[in-house]
Amino acid sequence: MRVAMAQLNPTIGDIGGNVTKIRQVAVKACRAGADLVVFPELAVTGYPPRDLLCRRDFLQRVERALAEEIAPMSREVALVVGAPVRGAAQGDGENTDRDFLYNAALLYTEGKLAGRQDKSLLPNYDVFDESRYFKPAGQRTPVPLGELNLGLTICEDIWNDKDYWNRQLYEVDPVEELVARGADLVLNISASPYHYGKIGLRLDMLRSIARKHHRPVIYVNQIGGNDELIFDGTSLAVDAGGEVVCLAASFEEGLVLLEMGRERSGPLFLEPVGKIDFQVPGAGSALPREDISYVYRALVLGIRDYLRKTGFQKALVGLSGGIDSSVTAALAAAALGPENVLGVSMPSRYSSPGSRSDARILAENLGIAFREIPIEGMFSAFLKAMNRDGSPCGDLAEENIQARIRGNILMFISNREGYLTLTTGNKSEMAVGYCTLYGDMSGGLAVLADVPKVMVYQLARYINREREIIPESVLVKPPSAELRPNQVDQDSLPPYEVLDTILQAYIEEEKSAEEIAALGFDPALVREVIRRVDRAEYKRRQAAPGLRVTARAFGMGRRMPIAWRAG
Ligand SMILES: Nc1ncnc2c1ncn2[C@@H]1O[C@H](COP(=O)(O)OP(=O)(O)OC[C@H]2O[C@@H]([n+]3cccc(C(=O)O)c3)[C@H](O)[C@@H]2O)[C@@H](O)[C@H]1O
Ligand SMILES: Nc1ncnc2c1ncn2[C@@H]1O[C@H](COP(=O)(O)OP(=O)(O)OP(=O)(O)O)[C@@H](O)[C@H]1O
Ligand SMILES: NC(=O)CC[C@H](N)C(=O)O
Repeated sequence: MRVAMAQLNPTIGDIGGNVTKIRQVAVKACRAGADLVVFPELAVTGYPPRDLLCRRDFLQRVERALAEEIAPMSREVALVVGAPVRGAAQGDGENTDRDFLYNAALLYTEGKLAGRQDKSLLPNYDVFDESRYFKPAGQRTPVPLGELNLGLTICEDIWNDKDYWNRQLYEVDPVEELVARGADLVLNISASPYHYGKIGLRLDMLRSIARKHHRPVIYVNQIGGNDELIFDGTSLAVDAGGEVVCLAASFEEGLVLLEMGRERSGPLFLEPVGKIDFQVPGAGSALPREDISYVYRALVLGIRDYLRKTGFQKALVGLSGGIDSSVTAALAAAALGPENVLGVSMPSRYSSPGSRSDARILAENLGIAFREIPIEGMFSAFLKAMNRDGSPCGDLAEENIQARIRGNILMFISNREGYLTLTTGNKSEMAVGYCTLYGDMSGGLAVLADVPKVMVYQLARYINREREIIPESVLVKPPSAELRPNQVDQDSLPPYEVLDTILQAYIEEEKSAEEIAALGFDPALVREVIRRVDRAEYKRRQAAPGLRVTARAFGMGRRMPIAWRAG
């Protein structure tokens, strides 16, 4: 049997567009001799559709698409598609109760629905919210296709192997049950979002599951950016011995073909076929080395898809001559093409000549449009108007007004000319609130909001890997907000290497102050950093959505109260 793994980038809610994509890929796979085409989790709606799933009209449109478009397509080739399904649980007969919703893998053959497996394990932690919408599967049964019994699983269903994790989050292990009931292979349809380190983890886990159950695993993952989440794809097939047979590219759509079968009554074998959009590692070859280039590609895809899926073509960035705005602009140029990016320099009395020229050189190196709009006149007018005797007092309110004037200018250009404003704050700053509300936080997409400052430098070096795009002076000068004379970030913050380690321990690893101090940090410093993180929740709640690239991002993966105190 020839299987095609269709790594698609659906647009959430665009049922018509997604079904068209499914059709195009099915036709292409069919021409390449496929007998079965497998699509990702909820491929018909895109993942995560969130509260669209609460709308009856939306679910009706899904039902129509399945009955009128997907089912007829299966006259040419068998399909496994992910879709939300209303009604009774699988095997419970008539669809009487329309209030129950399942996250299903549906097998269509010969023009009709031939099998269904609902998702058993509904992730409800971190960014996931599935118990809000779905009921878990009541049963797990392999679905026959020709001579094979398919063990259909949906994303989280394969993430509960007690031997791999040394613990079980849920009582059921769907893979174990399906294999015990005669599944010849495990087929997993996924919408598994990327974070740094996830690809290696996933590969390792899938190989271990294949070895444990002596069954091949075919894993088909969504790609694309959907709001904060970036899906990498990296679909793959592993044979029963745990060897990776084929691996789709990360962060790109793709169609991977493989041959599956049995010689006499021997074990099921998998073999890569032909050459359509796929990579085949040599037998036993190393897993892909997940370095900073993956974060770079994730962010490029995240920016590109956010704009494309929200109807924008071009973006603008305030260029200070600092590292954050330089990296943001470089990512935007890679995502949208330099012709679709505008850099705006807005010098004030505190901007150093070096920063001004660095901003201009960066724009030239990237080939993006560049404008300089000095803010001195507006700043002076503000200071005069807001102080009784007309002379400034140099407090924080006056400092911040510079950031706010810049935010207004960027939003003015956005309104008038149709650019999306990209904000530049990194995760370290967003963590401790080192950013100005309605100032540098003004904008539509926070590109670096989940990138710690130390990783921003790694990205900058990666961007400069072939030639100097970000001027070297930007990489070596001490970070500064340039809101008062001789200001540097380290006046208000510990060195970023220290800050980032404390933040990772507190936010990603959820360690206590005592546990973090025990790693060798000054307990008073740790308490102060934690206090600032907790206190800055109000700012983050008003921030633009940020692209997620770590295991724990702010936003929907970390829902903290604002008005609270540790007691
Ligand atoms: N719990 C709460 N819920 C809702 N609102 C709350 C609040 N607590 C304070 N506020 C409000 O927030 C205001 C304070 O926040 P905000 O106005 O933003 O100002 P604030 O946090 O006081 O100052 C901004 C800080 O960020 C630094 N900065 C600014 C710009 C760029 C960079 C950079 O390097 O990238 C750094 C700057 O040097 C300064 O240290 C208060 O005046 C109050 O109105
Ligand atoms: N002179 C400026 N011209 C244009 N934009 C500016 C200027 N100063 C600040 N900004 C915008 O405000 C953001 C926050 O700037 P700031 O320099 O205060 O902090 P930062 O975190 O050190 O960022 P960067 O590394 O980009 O300088 C910048 O990234 C930039 O988008
Ligand atoms: N859609 C899902 O079920 C995703 C959950 C899964 N553990 C993942 O992140 O890959």
